[in-house]
Amino acid sequence: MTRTTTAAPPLTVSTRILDDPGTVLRHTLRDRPLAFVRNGDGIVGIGEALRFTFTGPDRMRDAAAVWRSVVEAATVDDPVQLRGSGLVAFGSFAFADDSADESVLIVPRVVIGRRRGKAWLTAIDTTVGAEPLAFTRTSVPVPHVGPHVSVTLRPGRIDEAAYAANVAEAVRRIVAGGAQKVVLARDLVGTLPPGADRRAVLLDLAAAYPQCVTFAVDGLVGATPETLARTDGTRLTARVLAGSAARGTDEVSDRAAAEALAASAKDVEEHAFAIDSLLASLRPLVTELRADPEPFRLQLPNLWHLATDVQATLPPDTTSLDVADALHPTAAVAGTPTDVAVRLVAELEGVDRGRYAGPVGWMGATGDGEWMLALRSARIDDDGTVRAWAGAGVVAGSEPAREVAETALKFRPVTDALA
Ligand SMILES: C=C(O[C@@H]1C=C(C(=O)O)C=C[C@H]1O)C(=O)O
Repeated sequence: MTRTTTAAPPLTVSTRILDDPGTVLRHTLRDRPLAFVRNGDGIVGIGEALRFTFTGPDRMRDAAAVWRSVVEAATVDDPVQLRGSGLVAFGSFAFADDSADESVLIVPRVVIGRRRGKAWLTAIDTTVGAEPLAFTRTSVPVPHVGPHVSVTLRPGRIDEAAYAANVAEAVRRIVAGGAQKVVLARDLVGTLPPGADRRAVLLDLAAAYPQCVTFAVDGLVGATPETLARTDGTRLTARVLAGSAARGTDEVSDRAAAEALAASAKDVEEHAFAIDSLLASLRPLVTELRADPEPFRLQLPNLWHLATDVQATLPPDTTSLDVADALHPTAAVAGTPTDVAVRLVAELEGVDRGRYAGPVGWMGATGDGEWMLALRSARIDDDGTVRAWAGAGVVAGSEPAREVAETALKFRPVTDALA
């Protein structure tokens, strides 16, 4: 049974060591996958024990409060004690405060996880007075996954011409004063063939982008490189990305592309807005805040990005979702200043982004977890409708045609997986 109430029923949670389950992504459900996997390590969910939905400006705060009550009411038997073992929830939150799309927190019935060569299974029981699992070790058969899924994607509500016009208008507004940076996105749409196994899409994403997080939460799937907030006890890490360039076609042009990116005043400015906004949002919350002094060049299969890693110490009892709430939306996905940029995004795009560019991730009973930005992603509805989004930061020096090309590269994880 799936619940949509905000009352927390008592859960009985048991984690046990699992014999090698193979690729964990194979174990989630073909029609309703739940996944958070990087480099083969991570967790997938099977079924839903609890589902909570949220809307509005307090969606993350409300989810964090609900989670605290779920944890308080749960009995957890977790001798495995690895990141992601024990009680976990997957979550995906809308980009905008006024989004019509629901944000979700889902507690699976079963979790299969893998970390550093160890695997586990967690069973989550909603029956009152349930007993923890009586065994200490288990095994599961590796499920068969359907064939590669191919979808023709066509322009959505914002085609290339409309996007170029939006970028040109954003540049005019920026030059006129007000906003300094605005991140504008466009969409592609298509239809999944009937009977398609959504896990095949996830396997393709994970194979092509192993260093990214391949995620699936309530229909939103993707392979994202950007960590909004990862917590481990009181230790917080984040990775800010802003400033992008196409990979070269050979070693020499590739190195030149990376160097040109690092030397590009426009990209360095775009990056500075993103890291400055993150540090400003973090400062009141944390101590021992440290960031790389200069951005480094992050190499992805489709792009170079300027990247900055950030570390800080959190006060006790601050959950990963509390941090995501404090940070979202960063200037990497909205712009600077935040309020002006968010209004401009809504005005110029004129379409609800849904959960694209919002926090997506997981959280455990201690509040530890990892929230990524849902980029390089598509929403696949139950009826098979696919809507992918990709965006790019616009500053005074942006050129519309280049931003169209950059968004095409950012669509690649999804367009290649669905080719
Ligand atoms: C908005 C997206 O990406 C963001 C924008 C970037 C940029 O403008 O250079 C880089 C990384 C992300 O923070 C996206 O992938 O849709």
